[in-house]
Amino acid sequence: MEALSSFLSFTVSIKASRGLLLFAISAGANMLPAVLKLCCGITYPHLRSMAGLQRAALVAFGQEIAHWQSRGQITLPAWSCLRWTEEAESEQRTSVLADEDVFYLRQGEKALNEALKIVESKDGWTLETAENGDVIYSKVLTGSRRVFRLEAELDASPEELQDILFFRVEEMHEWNPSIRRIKVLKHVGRDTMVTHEVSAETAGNLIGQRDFLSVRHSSKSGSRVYLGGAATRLESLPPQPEFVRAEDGPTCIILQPLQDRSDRSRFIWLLNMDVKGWLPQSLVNKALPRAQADFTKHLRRRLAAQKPENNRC
Ligand SMILES: CC(C)CCC[C@@H](C)[C@H]1CC[C@H]2[C@@H]3CC=C4C[C@@H](O)CC[C@]4(C)[C@H]3CC[C@]12C
Repeated sequence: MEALSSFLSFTVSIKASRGLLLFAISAGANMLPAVLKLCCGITYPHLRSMAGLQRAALVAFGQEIAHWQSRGQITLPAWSCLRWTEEAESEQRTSVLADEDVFYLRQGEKALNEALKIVESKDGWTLETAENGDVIYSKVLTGSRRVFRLEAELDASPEELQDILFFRVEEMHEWNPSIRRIKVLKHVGRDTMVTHEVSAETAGNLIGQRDFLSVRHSSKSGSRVYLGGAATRLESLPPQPEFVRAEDGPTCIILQPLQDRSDRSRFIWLLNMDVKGWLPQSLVNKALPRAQADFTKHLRRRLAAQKPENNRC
């Protein structure tokens, strides 16, 4: 009953808004800003508490305005409902997704944000190793987990690296002998996926083979590319009897073009891994920065092999 009455009241407000809008259009452009402001005022507070049908209706309504706008039938004022339109668009982006997809999308975004907070924190880092310009720092998080931050310069643009590390993640075993195989089990749009990773028997020799089930998410902000990830679950792939399932993340990679050379990148990688199993912490803390340095070495080889000047016959 309550739901019905709230829906009815919403419908009335939508109808009222639409009435006002139609009126505004016929009344001429000069009244439009005030009327639109009024519409947004009526509907915006509802947006946050709305669910299901109501949201869908509002999104449709928002799109209608956006269409009128794009066809030049109305011009929105500078203070604009644009923010509102953007919100409606992102609503629509998620409203066409299944609940499960939204879950992984949110989990991926959350992993990236949490990892960025860790990697960008200023205090508590100690230097582990520094070899030909590549530096690894480590830090103990609350609890007792030690995380590792590798900083290096790579001979590729952020977009090229995103392509190799994210979009072509399934090819990683071809250039990285620490990885046996990576399979994308699920895509959510272009920028989020669920992956199953199996490390090679030889990877981090001291630790042994592991498998990981992770949500991976990529985003771009200005000229920077971010990759984030964290351990997740997928009903169709519970822990396998033949592997110890380790947990990767929250983890991230930041790819930033160098100021003077945008075809080269600064590569910052937070390795935050619970390798599971019964192993002395001291051994794990040696193997992880080693694995990071190895990964970077193989990535460099992969990049060098791709360069046209190195492929001349
Ligand atoms: C020490 C032992 C247990 C593990 C050694 C292998 C480690 C280093 C491997 C196993 C799985 C690998 C990850 C698999 C997938 C991705 C997603 C990609 O977008 C960035 C690299 C990243 C995040 C890899 C980093 C290296 C990785 C964590």
